[in-house]
Amino acid sequence: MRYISTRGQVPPIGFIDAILMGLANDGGLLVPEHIPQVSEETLKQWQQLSYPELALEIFALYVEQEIPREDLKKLVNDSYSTFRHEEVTPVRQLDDSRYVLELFHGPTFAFKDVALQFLGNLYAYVSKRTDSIIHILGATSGDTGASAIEGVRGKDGIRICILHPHQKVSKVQELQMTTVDDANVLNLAVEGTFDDCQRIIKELFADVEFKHKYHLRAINSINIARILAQTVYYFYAYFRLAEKGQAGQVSFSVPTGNFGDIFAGYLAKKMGLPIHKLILATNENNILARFIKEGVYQPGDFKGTYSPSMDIQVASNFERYLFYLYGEQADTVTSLMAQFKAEGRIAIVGDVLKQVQADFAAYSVENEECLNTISDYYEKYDYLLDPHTSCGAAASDKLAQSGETAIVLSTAHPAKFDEAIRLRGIGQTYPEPIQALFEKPQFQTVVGGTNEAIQKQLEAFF
Ligand SMILES: N[C@@H](CCOP(=O)(O)O)C(=O)O
Repeated sequence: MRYISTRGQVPPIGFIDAILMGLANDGGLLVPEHIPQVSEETLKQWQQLSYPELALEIFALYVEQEIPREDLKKLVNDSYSTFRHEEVTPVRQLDDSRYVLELFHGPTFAFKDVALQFLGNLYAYVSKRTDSIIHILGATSGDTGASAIEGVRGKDGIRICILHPHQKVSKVQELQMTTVDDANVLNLAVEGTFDDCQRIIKELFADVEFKHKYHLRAINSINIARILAQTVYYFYAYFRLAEKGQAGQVSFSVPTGNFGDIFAGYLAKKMGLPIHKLILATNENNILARFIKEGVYQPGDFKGTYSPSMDIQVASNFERYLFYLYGEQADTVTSLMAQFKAEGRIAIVGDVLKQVQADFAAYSVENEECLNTISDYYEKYDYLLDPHTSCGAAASDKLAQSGETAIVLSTAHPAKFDEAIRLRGIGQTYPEPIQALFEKPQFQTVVGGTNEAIQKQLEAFF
């Protein structure tokens, strides 16, 4: 398996090079040269597998011979042994047709752990095997940063710098990142929004000379390893429903800001997983929902919401979707992205828009509706949703037809977002690792949101 760029200017490269390259050197995103097809027969066999066994089979399709199977198996087992639930990503049934796929049983209580604990171990493995220097640079709206730090803290040969928007993440998210005192971790609290953080790191990665000089590696979902790892839980959840004989028409509702999680579902469907509908849920930062409904991709005004991890305007994985939407035509993607840079918008109509609407349904959830859904599910099912999952649940309630089986991806544990949940008078006890954070000192540097300010910090740290 080789990897190519959505903008077509990078010669095909192997899996390890793709991981190390992160953002493609031509400014595009890396995708597999072809999408492996999984037959019905294979799906039947995979249904019997445990989560790590399934992950191994799926990764093997994308890694092929580059990492010996025994090594890959160890990487997978090590990555999921830190999860608190034996199933890794269990599926909870709420009623006859509603399910929640709990993705928050990893070390930092968010779905990011599923891919990032693996990527952390993979980086350590690659660093040792290829003698590569791993200097990770990432941007976070709260969850990715904590999980990436946890995945590599204290690891030899690896350093990590994470940018988060100052005072725009939840208290627990901030503590998870900034109470880590390992010398290989640097937290920069950027004066600006997540979009500023993401734009800065993308521009630094696009400066190929700077990227090579400082050996910059990506942990955001611009890194294709993230997407591949996230496809696994779609398969896993589908199989749990198939066991119950309920896999006839399964839709997934996915809260998303950066389009990574739902793109993983799109890839799983393209591999052959019979997903009925992919429902995209946004908060009031609803550029993606507007695109799907109206065909216009154009950032709006930033809004601080109860689901801060999705307070994102420009979704970095959107370009991967455009690549497939336009029949893998790198030239078309290149000119659309150039148009977006120049004019700040992309507009599509006709059959292309129809295709988008066949691929996804979308719903954007207002702040009040997010809280109402938390209260409703708590009363009706005695189940506490975090505000991101609540957006997914609200979208599913709106868009899944009655009787249709819908799985909501639960992206985080409610304890990470107690500020919002308390507004509805619902009390919760923090899990012990989260409670313990409140006693620890914090380490972070507040910086201005300019490339120069960040570059200066990186030059001193790396
Ligand atoms: N919601 C994310 C934003 C970064 O997304 P990623 O898919 O690039 O990791 C976060 O919590 O940081």
